[in-house]
Amino acid sequence: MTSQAVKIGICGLGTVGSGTFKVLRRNAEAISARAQADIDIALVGARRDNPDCPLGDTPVSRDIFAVARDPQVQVLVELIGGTTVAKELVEEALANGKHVVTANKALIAEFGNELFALAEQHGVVIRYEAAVAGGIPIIKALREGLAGNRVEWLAGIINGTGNFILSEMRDKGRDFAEVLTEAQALGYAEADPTFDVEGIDAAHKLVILASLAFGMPLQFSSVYTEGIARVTPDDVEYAEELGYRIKHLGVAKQGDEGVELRVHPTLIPEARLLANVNGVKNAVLVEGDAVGPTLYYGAGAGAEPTASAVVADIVDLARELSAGQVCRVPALGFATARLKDLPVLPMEAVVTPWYLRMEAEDKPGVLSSITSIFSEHGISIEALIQKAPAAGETRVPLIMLTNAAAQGNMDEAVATIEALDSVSGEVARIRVEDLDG
Ligand SMILES: NC(=O)C1=CN([C@@H]2O[C@H](COP(=O)(O)OP(=O)(O)OC[C@H]3O[C@@H](n4cnc5c(N)ncnc54)[C@H](O)[C@@H]3O)[C@@H](O)[C@H]2O)C=CC1
Ligand SMILES: N[C@@H](CC=O)C(=O)O
Ligand code: NA
Repeated sequence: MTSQAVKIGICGLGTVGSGTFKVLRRNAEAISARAQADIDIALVGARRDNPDCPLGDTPVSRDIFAVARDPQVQVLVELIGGTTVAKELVEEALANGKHVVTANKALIAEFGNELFALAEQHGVVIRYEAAVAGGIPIIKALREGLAGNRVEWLAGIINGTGNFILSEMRDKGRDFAEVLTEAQALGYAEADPTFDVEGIDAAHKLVILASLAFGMPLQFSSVYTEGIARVTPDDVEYAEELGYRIKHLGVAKQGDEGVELRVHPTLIPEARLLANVNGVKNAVLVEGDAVGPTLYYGAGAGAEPTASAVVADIVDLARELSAGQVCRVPALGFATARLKDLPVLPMEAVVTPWYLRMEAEDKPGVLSSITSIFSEHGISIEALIQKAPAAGETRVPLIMLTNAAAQGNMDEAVATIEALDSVSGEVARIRVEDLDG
């Protein structure tokens, strides 16, 4: 026992809330030794009991706002998710002088600027380590560990559900929908799993990382967002034949013309570390001018990995509260007044190599008409696979890897190719990145 106790209130007793409760209880001794204070769960706000998480004699309210109003609660831990009630809850807690710990990336990405300002106004802080890459301490790494660097770029697999789905499709040939159902049962997916599948969750996380890395206010609406729903088992297989793996990647890069902010499926050479991050694991590669490349790896979702990050924030706050020094570290790592509104590069100007897949007539002259359209646009073909036609079929899949081309240029070339009678349907496109860790 230590002489002081920091009183917290937990709102939400679902996957992360129950994980947080269990980790705080199980590791109480080490946690209080690290925090230099006991962590006293003064109140839990939960609509209903969670049979997997008996609370013993911990006080419970069915009204989560009771936690924000409880005068003894110093830190409110928001684990309900969403951006409506959660926003009201956090605002009320801040207005009542409580510090906030949250795992809610949607809330931080979309409303972080105003919530951080509100927190500053009330002399309290919001901590959100669990909001990006689950248990990986990537927020702390960017905000504190890499504070001496100009961060040039970062790229990461930052959605556990999506990576779990792509890994199971590739390794076991499993069906997309079936793996998604399993990810939901395991507690990895968002309440609305389209956030995972359509890339919105990764976009929430990427914008947070970019702000921490480059010192810019959060700009969620500027992130180019493409999910994994259109990646087919054929793409996974063809990528493999070409020596690549398909991963859902978030990329943020600082360039002279602006910042790239994009999440999309990506072909990565199979020898790269990021290509070998599988299942629910996440990994973020950060390139700093002083440190060079650094890589952060671990579980990106799930009850206790996420609780690990929530508890780390609670410990940080408890240390500061017991030392009487809260607000030491700015919410986005840079003094708020010195955040810069950096321009975001339009996607048409973003340059990457491309993987392309199309269905074309299997007859002389078709391939050369396609390649000449590319060459008219200054795009060269680096690798090509032409599959044999299926029995009775006259069309064959053509798979290509191109050199680096701006998206705008590729859009024009692809539109011309799609207009050819000898090509049916849309040309599937996936960007390629060769990031060196
Ligand atoms: N599950 C995971 O692996 C991770 C989740 N997160 C984030 O953590 C937060 C919580 O996620 P989960 O625990 O997975 O969700 P969950 O759905 O398992 O738990 C949320 C809990 O909050 C309660 N709740 C929701 N709205 C409420 C309201 N208006 N009033 C009272 N209670 C309410 C629900 O009944 C549920 O018990 C979300 O912001 C999520 O994005 C972050 C990292 C990883
Ligand atoms: N749904 C998210 C949960 C963690 O942030 C994911 O799958 O990564
Ligand atoms: Na984290």
